[in-house]
Amino acid sequence: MFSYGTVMEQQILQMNSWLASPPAKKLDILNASLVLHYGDPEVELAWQHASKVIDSGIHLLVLGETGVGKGEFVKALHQYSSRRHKPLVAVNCAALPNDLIESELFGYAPGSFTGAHPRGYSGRIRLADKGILFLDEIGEMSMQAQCRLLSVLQDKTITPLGSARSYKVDIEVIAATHQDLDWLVAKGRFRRDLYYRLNGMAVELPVLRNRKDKAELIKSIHEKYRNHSQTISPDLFKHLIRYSWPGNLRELDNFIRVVTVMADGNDVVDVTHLPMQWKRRFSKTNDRERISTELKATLNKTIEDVYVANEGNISKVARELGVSRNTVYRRLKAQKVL
Ligand SMILES: Nc1ncnc2c1ncn2[C@@H]1O[C@H](COP(=O)(O)OP(=O)(O)OP(=O)(O)O)[C@@H](O)[C@H]1O
Repeated sequence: MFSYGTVMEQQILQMNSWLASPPAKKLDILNASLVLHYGDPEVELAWQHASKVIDSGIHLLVLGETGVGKGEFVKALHQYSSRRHKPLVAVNCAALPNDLIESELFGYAPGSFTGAHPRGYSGRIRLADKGILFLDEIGEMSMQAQCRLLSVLQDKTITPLGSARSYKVDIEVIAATHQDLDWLVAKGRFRRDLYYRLNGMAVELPVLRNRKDKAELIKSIHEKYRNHSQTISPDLFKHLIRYSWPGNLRELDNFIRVVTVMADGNDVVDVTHLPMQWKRRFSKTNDRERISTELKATLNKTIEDVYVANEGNISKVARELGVSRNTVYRRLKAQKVL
């Protein structure tokens, strides 16, 4: 059983602390994209596209796995936009229970339901008036709330629950999700009309393991947490570059914060400072890499042997091994057999 006041207060506290925390690096309005990346081409492209449409009234959709930095990206966009002196109001649709999301977003009149605040509540959309409304985890929004949101976006007016009054609102909307909205639409779990309206333009942020600026990100996050000129040992650095970071930047940030505390007072953080769980994770990555290298070497050797046995007939090799001719050709070429 939810207590409306408690959940709402928690949400607002969370939102305030999220908004108060500075973006990843000090923001220079002209070079806002520099807070987000250190030369990664995919983030740069996403920034170029998003910063072009931010003041145009076109709704922006920010896609990407959890923890890739969608929230930080939106903060930087807000700072870059003409609305930077007006509020950026974030709503995490996944964190709000379905029965509260409508009152939280659209507000309510005094006494409109049991447990409501006696003075009513203006709702996050009106709090975002003249500014930017950031709808995080939009894929989690209930169908009913989606329906009301669509009408707000179309009419630019809002009617709080239980109220006969409507209010005009002027908001830019940025939505974000780690889910596949096309799939949700196909399954009937997300309204097609709302999807098209929110998806004026979509940008996608890459997962950390594919980022070209991983080394610079590691260094800059470490600089944020270290309290003297501490460095990261080359051995540990190698593990950090190789690890797949399924939790993306959030996981990397947490990891560096923990390991910096563990190595407090040392000039160099190295693998000896790692908590046990991290030693295990890094050693699993090493095992996987070793097995994958061994498998590739065995496959190459087998293809070469069968190629010789079949007197250079690639089609026969492919048939015998059950792989495509292309694979045989590519592997032989890579080994300079061809
Ligand atoms: N550009 C960046 N440089 C350094 N750290 C970053 C950057 N972007 C994000 N982070 C770190 O990653 C954490 C998660 O970022 P953020 O909340 O923006 O991700 P998200 O993609 O919105 O996650 P979710 O999908 O779970 O909401 C941040 O709190 C911050 O510590």
